Amino acid sequence: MSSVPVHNFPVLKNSRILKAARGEKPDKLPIWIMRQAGRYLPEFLEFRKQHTFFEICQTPSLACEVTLMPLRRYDLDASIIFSDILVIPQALGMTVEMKPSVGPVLPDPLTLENINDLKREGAVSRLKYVGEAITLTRHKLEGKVPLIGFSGAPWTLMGYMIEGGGSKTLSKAKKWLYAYPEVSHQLLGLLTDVIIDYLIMQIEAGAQLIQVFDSSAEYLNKSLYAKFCLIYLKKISQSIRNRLNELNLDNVPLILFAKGAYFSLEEQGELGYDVVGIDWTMEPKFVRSTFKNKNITVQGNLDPCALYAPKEELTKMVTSMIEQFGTERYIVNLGHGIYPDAPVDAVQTFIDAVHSVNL
Ligand SMILES: Cc1c2[nH]c(c1CCC(=O)O)Cc1[nH]c(c(CCC(=O)O)c1C)Cc1[nH]c(c(CCC(=O)O)c1C)Cc1[nH]c(c(C)c1CCC(=O)O)C2
Repeated sequence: MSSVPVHNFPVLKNSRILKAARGEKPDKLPIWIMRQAGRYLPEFLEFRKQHTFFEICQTPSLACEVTLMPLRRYDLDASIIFSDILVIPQALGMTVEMKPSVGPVLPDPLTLENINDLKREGAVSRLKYVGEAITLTRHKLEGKVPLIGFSGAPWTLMGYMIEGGGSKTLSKAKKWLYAYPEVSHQLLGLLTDVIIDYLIMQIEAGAQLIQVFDSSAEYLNKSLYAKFCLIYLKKISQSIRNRLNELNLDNVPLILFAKGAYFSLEEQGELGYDVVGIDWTMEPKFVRSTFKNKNITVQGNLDPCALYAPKEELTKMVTSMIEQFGTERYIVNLGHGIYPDAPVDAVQTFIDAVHSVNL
């Protein structure tokens, strides 16, 4: 293993999210927004006219520029590196296209016949551009806010790889879990190992928090989630802690967002993640009582559609959400990614409502 690089990054000026993740008291509640560097921003849409999606992801200066866009507009408390969860299947040798108004398409999905063609060897070095974008962005942020790195979770990546894109049911990928459990475990194990190396690379490059997106958790149930997801999610957090320790690197807060996995909420608090992301369907009080005495910070969970409400209504909903969650160990966010037609002014209203709460 190569030695850890020394970066001399600018001093961090806003550590609200790091404090909340560690269970310390910040001066204000931290807020960031899932998919904050996305298609609801007019400047992003303008940028996209000149560059393809993966060109932006793969060119550190472009990825850095887009990462900074929401920070120039809003008083957010974190940035998240511009990339996509599907860069992993790409690095494993699969073709991934981003089709306008369709989303991601993998024209040659994974089958029992081609699974051994996945190129595990060198996969993480083919993702070096993400590390370079992270390092550049840490410098360009000038310490304004922390930078979050991320990955898709094994099951969510498996879903896209087998379905060949988004799916309403994930029935092809779920078929594997029931019909070919051994091959499924082999695939999930491979993805887990790549994810661990990839996230360590991001942390070495300068990521200050990590979020694991299990966006397709909602298609499973308690027993499938226990058998095919929880063990791998736990391995990811444990291996990251162990590797950081070996490398003499500071611990980095880990966030798990398992969308729709209400059936395993309690278990999510036992996987070694500091923060559990809560989707918009969950009751704050239920979440808090489930995690009672567990030292878990919660993140969420405003319905992304609440941003369409009139300003006063939105402010009331945000205030009420904060009252219900309480202000301790809390990071404010939406309960899933922001939609492309979200009004840009509503995002400002959301942030103002959060920052106006006295702690
Ligand atoms: C499931 C998933 C994907 N990608 C991601 C997830 C997990 C989060 C979630 O559950 O929403 C994660 C992601 N994708 C993107 C980011 C960037 C950072 C950020 O601002 O949050 C992040 C964190 C950029 C993106 N990823 C994508 C875009 C839009 C593509 C374009 O510009 O044409 C952006 C800005 C494309 C993408 N990528 C993916 C889908 C389903 C789509 C199409 C739908 C959409 O556009 O939101 C896969």
